[in-house]
Amino acid sequence: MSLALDDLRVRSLGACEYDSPFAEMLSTKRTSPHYVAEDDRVLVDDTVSVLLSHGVPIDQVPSFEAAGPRKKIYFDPAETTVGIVTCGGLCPGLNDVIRGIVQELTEHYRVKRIVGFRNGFKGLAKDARNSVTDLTLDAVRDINNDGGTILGSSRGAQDPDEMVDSLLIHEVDVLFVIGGDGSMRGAMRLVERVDERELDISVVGVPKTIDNDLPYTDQSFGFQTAFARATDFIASVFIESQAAEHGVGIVKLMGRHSGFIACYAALSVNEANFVLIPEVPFGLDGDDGLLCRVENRLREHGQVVIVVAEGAGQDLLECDGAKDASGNDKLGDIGLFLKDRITDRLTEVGLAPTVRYLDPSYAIRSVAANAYDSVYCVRLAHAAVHAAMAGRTQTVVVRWRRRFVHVPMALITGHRNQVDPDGDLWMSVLEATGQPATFGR
Ligand SMILES: Nc1ncnc2c1ncn2[C@@H]1O[C@H](COP(=O)(O)OP(=O)(O)OP(=O)(O)O)[C@@H](O)[C@H]1O
Ligand SMILES: O=P(O)(O)OC[C@H]1O[C@](O)(CO)[C@@H](O)[C@@H]1O
Ligand SMILES: [Mg+2]
Repeated sequence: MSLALDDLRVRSLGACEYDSPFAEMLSTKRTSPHYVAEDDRVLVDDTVSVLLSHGVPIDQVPSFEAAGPRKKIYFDPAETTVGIVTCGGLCPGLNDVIRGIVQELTEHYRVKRIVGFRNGFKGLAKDARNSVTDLTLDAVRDINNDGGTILGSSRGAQDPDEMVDSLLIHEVDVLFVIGGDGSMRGAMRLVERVDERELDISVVGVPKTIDNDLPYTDQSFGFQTAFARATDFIASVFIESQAAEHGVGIVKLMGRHSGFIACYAALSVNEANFVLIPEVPFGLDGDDGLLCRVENRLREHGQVVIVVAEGAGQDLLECDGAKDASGNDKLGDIGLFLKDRITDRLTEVGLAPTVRYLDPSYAIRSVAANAYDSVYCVRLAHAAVHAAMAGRTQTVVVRWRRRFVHVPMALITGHRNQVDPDGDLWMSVLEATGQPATFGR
């Protein structure tokens, strides 16, 4: 996708006139290899030929605004009320982000009040006007030790006007939306209404996705925890299949449209023979189809391990077009389908398989963040707070090539991050599994 510098400009509510609590600390800071000053920018691309292809001076190639504290801020902290909402599916680290935001706003900016809206955007609907909770330091003290979100979450559409009314009733000046692509679309609808009503409310997003399917972010928070947890299940079916005469282990992992968890977890264990992801179609039948390849592998090695992302092979299943409350496609169960088809095939050819099938999806996304993700979450939380207090709106904070930056909200929903079948990650998977680039197609 080709971007121009102007596509990457983030919106501000207005001039920053209040001293930031970080003003003194920032007074001598300049850009260094370890710090990007607030008036510097971070390049989108990092490859020489791509940078040259823009054909413009370096300060005009696409770049992001650096995240971080500003010397001057837009909101007067003493008069500022902040809201937080978590939406969509669970993801490790949600509580860390909530806690990080509350700590930063309380201990440094000393804002007037922080409220949490319960159960996602539902908590901003008209009939949920009492479902706010005060987020104090006490309220968030140990929440990072638990998975899930203390605020609850939900799917399903809400009326954006009602949501803006709720912000006004609770006198919210800044709203943090922690959620995935759908949540960011919801947040943009909210911003439209805020603009139409000429309100002075900042809406800042912290992108969340267990599937790692949001663009302009190195890896989304919670992703590392998720694939690390997934490795336990792959290791289990590996051991089970090893102990059986004709052992087949199958693990289905989350990944609606993007197979990152499957790829990373499989590479981590490095014992999978087939990794099946939505980005790479495969066929079952024929001499080079999956069934024949599984049979051959079993005959040669006595054991097969398959890691399948939930969105893989959907074209092989009958789909009734059902949607969830947010309008996302309800997927067919590729894991159970493969388990049945592989069992039938191997039984037919007399191999009497022992098939172990695990679907640990919710067991993976509901855990607390690991130490790496906790660090990542707290740093995203800090970046989000600094962005909002400086008046940024319709903006999300992400880490891109190790730098924390601001991205216009529309860009994060513009396309999906997916495993590139021509890229080096998939190449590593092919190297590790020994599976062919395509089969049965
Ligand atoms: N196009 C849209 N316009 C307005 N609101 C939306 C839109 N898509 C989703 N939303 C709202 O955003 C919230 C979360 O959306 P969704 O359930 O799709 O999860 P998500 O944020 O994409 O997270 P994930 O995919 O990681 O579970 C829901 O309340 C949903 O109604
Ligand atoms: O069952 P739920 O809660 O709708 O969520 C399932 C989906 O949410 C995700 O975790 C995030 O989009 C997907 O991987 C999965 O398909
Ligand atoms: Mg989504």
